[in-house]
This record gives sequence, C-alpha cells and structure tokens, in this order.
Amino acid sequence: MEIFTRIDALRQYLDAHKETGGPISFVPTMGALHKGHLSLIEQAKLNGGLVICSIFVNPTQFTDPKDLEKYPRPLEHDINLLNTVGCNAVFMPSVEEMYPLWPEKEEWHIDLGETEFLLEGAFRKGHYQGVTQIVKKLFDAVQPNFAYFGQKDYQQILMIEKMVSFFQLNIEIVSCPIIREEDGLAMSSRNIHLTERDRKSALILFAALNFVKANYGKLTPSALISEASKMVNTEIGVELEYLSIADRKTLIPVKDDYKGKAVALIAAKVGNTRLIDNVLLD
Ligand SMILES: Nc1ncnc2c1ncn2[C@@H]1O[C@H](COP(=O)(O)OP(=O)(O)OP(=O)(O)O)[C@@H](O)[C@H]1O
Ligand SMILES: CC(C)(CO)[C@@H](O)C(=O)[O-]
Ligand code: BAL
Repeated sequence: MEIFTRIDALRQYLDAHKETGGPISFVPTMGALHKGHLSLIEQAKLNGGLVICSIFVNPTQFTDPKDLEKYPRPLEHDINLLNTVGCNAVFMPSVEEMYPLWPEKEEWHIDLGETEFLLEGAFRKGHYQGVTQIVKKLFDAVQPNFAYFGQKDYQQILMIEKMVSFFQLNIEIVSCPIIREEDGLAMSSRNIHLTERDRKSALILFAALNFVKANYGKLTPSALISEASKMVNTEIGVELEYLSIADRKTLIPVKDDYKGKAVALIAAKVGNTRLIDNVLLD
C-alpha cells in the first residue's frame, strides 16, 4: 500500500492512475480503524479501480478540546489493517498540510439548511461546518468518483450530500450499514475509552433503539420516546443527550400520527465517552 502525507505526491499518483483508468473510491476516516471502517473499504473495493483511505483527525470538527486531545491515533496498527483489506493508498496529512494557515482558522461557512442545527449539530455547535470543510478539502485532493460513509454517522451523510450538491460535485456518496459488535454495540473508535462497566452500560443505546423499532406503529412516537428515554435514564452512568424519531431526510421529529419511514437516533454519554447510534424504522 502506498502512503502519502502530501497532497502534491498523492495527486501525482492519482494522475498516473487516471491514465490507465478505473474509478477512484475514497474512504475518509479519522483512524483508530475497526471493522466498521474496514467494511467501507471492502465495499469500495467492489468498484475495481483504486481505493484510497484517508486518516486525519480534523481539528475543526471538534467542539470539545479534550475529545480532540484524547482521540486515539494508533497509526501503525491502522496501516497494518488497511494492508489486510487491500487498500491501495492511504493519505495521512498533517494539520498544516490541510490547513496551511493553522492555527489561524480559515473562513468556511456553507448553507447546510436547518438539519445542521438538529441532534449532533445542537450538541456539537459548528461540527458540520468543520466536517464539510475537511471533506471538501479531501475531495479536492482525491477527486474521487465514489466516497463511502457509514450510516452510524447518519446526520453526517445528509450534511455531506448537502455539501456535494452545494458545490455541484460529481461524486457519488455511498452509505454503508452499521457494523456492530456481537452484542449489538455499534463499533466506534471512541469505544476504546469505555471502562469495563461503561462497556456493559453502553448496550442500553442499542436496546432503546430496538425497543423503538419493535414497537414503531404500535405506540405513538412520543410514547416510544418517553418509554425508551426512561430505559436509558435508569442505566447507571449513562446520560441521555437526545433520542429522536425523525424524518429520514430532514431529521425533523415526526408527529404522532406519522406512520411512514423514519429513523430513530440516539446520543448519550456513557461514563466520559459520548456515543451515538441509530436504526431505520418502517
Ligand atoms: N460501526 C460502523 N459501521 C459502519 N461504518 C462506520 C462505523 N463506525 C464508523 N463508521 C464510518 O467510518 C467513517 C469514519 O468514521 P470515524 O473515523 O469517525 O470512526 P468512528 O468509529 O465513527 O469514530 P468516532 O465515532 O469515535 O469518531 C465514517 O463514515 C463513519 O460513519
Ligand atoms: C468524515 C470524517 C472523516 C471527516 O473528518 C469524519 O467526520 C468521520 O470520520 O466520520
Ligand atoms: N464519526 C464522526 C466524527 C466525529 O465524531 O467527530
């Protein structure tokens, strides 16, 4: 696997590939890779052509400096994992490479609509401006035909699709299913911070979502949220941030008479670790 830290070297490699043809598929990550990330690479491999993964812990999307500081960065392990799934190249730039003016913040603001301010956007203010800023820079560097994202970050996919249509980019966004541990916990790089006890308590997130899914259509959305929130709130060490049953495209909470397709999304602090998860309802 090729390793690049500079945009110009990556571009030379990609330009050489373009002469021989085949699509470029891109999997952006923040590293600390797990089977969820590897599933995105495996999906991307099905296109043929080149699969490029990026590892970059993007400072502009963090709203909590402690979260940024303690974000896991096991680079050597990540490179080994990428080799096992046949990734063609990894791009791991420095902060200065992506933000030449750093630590001065570059101007960036695009209209992502009202959805930006809901759920994750309400708890992590400015998060999606930071995400779209870096994803646009990475898209400019890689110029992929396809880009792969996990449904675990459901709202993120909507925001990236919005950014892609804002700039009229010719990139297909592919959304991939959530990969879970055997007991149902959604895989996440931040799971590494969970203590043994947190790890058990964390199961309440998926349990609450499953309760909502099993009873969707039998109980009203507001009754479901009330019951499922109680479940989460009785779990010691877990602090619920939001639990929402929402329209799949706008993430606006559905009304009680709504019976169509929706998504249930949850975020909670488990000990000191903030986790998110979601399930589709129909
Ligand atoms: N369990 C999972 N299943 C499928 N895709 C996933 C999973 N976890 C993360 N991804 C996807 O991998 C990509 C990179 O995510 P990221 O590097 O932030 O990992 P992460 O595990 O979500 O970490 P964290 O949430 O702790 O930041 C994103 O598109 C994300 O949605
Ligand atoms: C898309 C992304 C790589 C941008 O930093 C990040 O938000 C992530 O890993 O989901
Ligand atoms: N996977 C989403 C990136 C973040 O939590 O900042």
